[in-house]
Amino acid sequence: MAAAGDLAVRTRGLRKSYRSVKGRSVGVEHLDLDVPAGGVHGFLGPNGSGKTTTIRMLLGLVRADEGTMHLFGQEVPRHLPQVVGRVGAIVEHPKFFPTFSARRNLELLAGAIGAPAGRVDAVLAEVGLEDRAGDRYKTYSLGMKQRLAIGATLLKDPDLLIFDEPTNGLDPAGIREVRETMRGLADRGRTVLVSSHILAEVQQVADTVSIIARGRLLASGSVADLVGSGGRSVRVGVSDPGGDAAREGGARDRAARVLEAAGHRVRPEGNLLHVDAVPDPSVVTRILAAHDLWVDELQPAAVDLESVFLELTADHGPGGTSAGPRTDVETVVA
Ligand SMILES: Nc1ncnc2c1ncn2[C@@H]1O[C@H](COP(=O)(O)OP(=O)(O)OP(=O)(O)O)[C@@H](O)[C@H]1O
Repeated sequence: MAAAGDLAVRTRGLRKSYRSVKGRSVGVEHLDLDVPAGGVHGFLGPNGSGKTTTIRMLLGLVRADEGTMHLFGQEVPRHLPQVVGRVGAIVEHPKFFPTFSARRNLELLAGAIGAPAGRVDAVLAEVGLEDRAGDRYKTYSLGMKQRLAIGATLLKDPDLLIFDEPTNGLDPAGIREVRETMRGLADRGRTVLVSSHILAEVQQVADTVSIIARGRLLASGSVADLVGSGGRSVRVGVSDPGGDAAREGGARDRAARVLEAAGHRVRPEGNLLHVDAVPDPSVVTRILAAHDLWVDELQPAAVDLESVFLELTADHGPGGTSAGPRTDVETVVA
């Protein structure tokens, strides 16, 4: 287990509940989070799982009910003033002047927060906006606007960046721009903590992840180790022996029911079925053949974080109602 000082973020027993009409609702429940210094750490979970609440507690915007939090070994919120200069964050949409250029917006912001004016050009370069820095903000694409928002967090040259769902509302090109920007920040030695409810998207950029549901940690570790723990997956196409094209969808749905009844976890992917944690692909073909369903396509599928998440929450219903940490995968943050 890493010491608090080796980690950018460490929480222990973090708990926050909110008053609701039904009494109290859980925001975060005894959360132990370890974010190694350096690299991109994905903080993943479905909507309402407690990601924003956790981030707001780390930044001193919401008070925790219980537990401890450290940023670079400094206990927060008690020592937040000592460490806040090392942290940049986007928690809400930042406001920029629409008719001012990106450079002018950053210059104004640098002045307002006491960052050196000389940082502006370095920041524009770091988020890849140097060629468009003179253009008005309102002419920017959503991806560029979000890169400028990331740039604003870099003015004080922080070591840790915290981004809450930074790709929300972006098109695929914008998502890629933000992903590449985050990767670049980490490759230059910063720590990026990024929350998302889209596991597959963060899988492409994260070095390590923590997966939560209903405020509880389900798994944490390197992406490679977590997806490696999930067994093999396959994609199968099925047809009816009669070859009636109009019934193909029916054949797929029937195959899904048959495989689920045999204890497999299955989800549709286009015309195919994604079958998780298969010991041997022939198992799938045998089960289907025994029910007069013919496999006409069988592809190996990479196990992804979504499969891992579904496996972790499989016994607990959507959102993992009562899921606790799984010790066999919760291994890896060194
Ligand atoms: N200010 C609040 N008052 C009452 N309940 C809240 C408040 N903020 C969050 N919650 C509740 O706490 C739980 C966790 O919410 P939170 O926003 O932290 O989750 P999230 O993982 O960030 O979700 P999303 O991806 O939708 O933002 C949810 O059940 C939510 O309804």
